[in-house]
Amino acid sequence: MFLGKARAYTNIALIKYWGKKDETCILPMNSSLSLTLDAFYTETSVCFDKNLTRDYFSLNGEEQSVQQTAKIAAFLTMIRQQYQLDLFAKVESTNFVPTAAGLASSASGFAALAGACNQALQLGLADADLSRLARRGSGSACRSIFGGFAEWEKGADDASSFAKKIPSDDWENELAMLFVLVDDRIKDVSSRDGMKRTVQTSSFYQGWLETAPADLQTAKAAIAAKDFKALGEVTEANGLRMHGTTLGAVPPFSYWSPESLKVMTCVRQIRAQGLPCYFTMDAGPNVKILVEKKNISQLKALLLNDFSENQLITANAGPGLSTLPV
Ligand SMILES: O=C(O)C[C@@](O)(CF)CCOP(=O)(O)OP(=O)(O)O
Repeated sequence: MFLGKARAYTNIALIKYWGKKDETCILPMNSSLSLTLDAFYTETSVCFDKNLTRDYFSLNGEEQSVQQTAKIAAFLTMIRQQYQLDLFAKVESTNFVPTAAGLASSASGFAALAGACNQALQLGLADADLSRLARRGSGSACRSIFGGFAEWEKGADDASSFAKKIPSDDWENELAMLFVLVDDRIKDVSSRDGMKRTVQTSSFYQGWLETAPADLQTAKAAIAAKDFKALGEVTEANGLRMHGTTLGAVPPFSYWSPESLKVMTCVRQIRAQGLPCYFTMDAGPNVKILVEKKNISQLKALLLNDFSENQLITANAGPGLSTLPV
C-alpha cells in the first residue's frame, strides 16, 4: 500500500479562468490570477492498494456513488497512465468549510489530492509539476498549490500550463475577503458546464478573450504597487465581464440571484460612502467582497444592516499546499 495525505486551501479568482481550449488536458483559453484564502480547506488522503478492484471516494465520511466518484476516478486513471501504475485507490476527503453552503471548491479538493498522490507515490514533483497535476483534476486547483496570490499562465500545452506564486512582499496579509452567502434554490450550471456552453455558443465570449489579458496585467501591476483601488476595480470589472458572457450563451444563463444583485448594490453604496470594497462572483450566487483587512469590521457592520450574521464569512490570505503525516 502507498499512502499520502495533504491539505490545500481554496482560492478565489480575481482574474477569472473562464473557458477551456482543451477539455481533456484542462488547458484554459486565458490566464488567471487568484488569492488563496485561509477559511476553507480540504484534507485528502489517498491509499493505493493492490487489493482494491475499483477506486473508492468518500467525502466528509460518506462513501460517494460511482457517479460522484467519476471525476476522482478520471484523475486517478490519468495518474495510473502517467506513472504506469496498475493500482486502484481509496480517496478520503474532508472539507473544512464554515458551512455546507456549497462553498467547498474543487480547487482545494484536487490540489490536496494531487499533493496526497505526490506523497503516496513518492513522485517528488516540484511545485510547477504539482500545479500541472492538480490542473488535470480541476483547472482552478492548480492555483491552490500556492499561498497568497497565484497566476495561472495559460501556456500552450500540458507542460506549459501551470500556476506560480506572484511576488507580493506579503501584501496579501493586508487584505481580506468577506463572503456573503446567498441562499438560492436554483440549481446552478456547474463551472465546467457553464464555461463549455459559453465558449461554444456565447456571442460575448470573444469580447471576454480580448479583455482578459489586459485585466491580468492590470491586476499584476496593482499587486506590485500595493494599489488596492486598482486591484479592486479590475477584479470587479473582470468578474462582471465573465458573468456577462453567460448572458450571450445559447441558451442564456446567469449565476446571479436577486439577492446576489442586492449584495452588489450594497457594495457599490458602501464604496460610494468611502469604504473601498469590491465584489466578485464565481459559478454560483454567493458574492465575495475584496476589502483591506483594516476595514473588514466596518464592512461587516454595514452589511449586517441588510444580511444576517450567518450569511457573512470572513477570510484572510491563506497558505499553499502542505503534506500531512499519514
Ligand atoms: O476560479 C476561477 O478562475 C473562475 C471560476 O471559479 C468561475 F466560475 C471557474 C472555475 O472553474 P473550475 O471549477 O476550476 O473548472 P474545471 O477546470 O472544469 O474543473
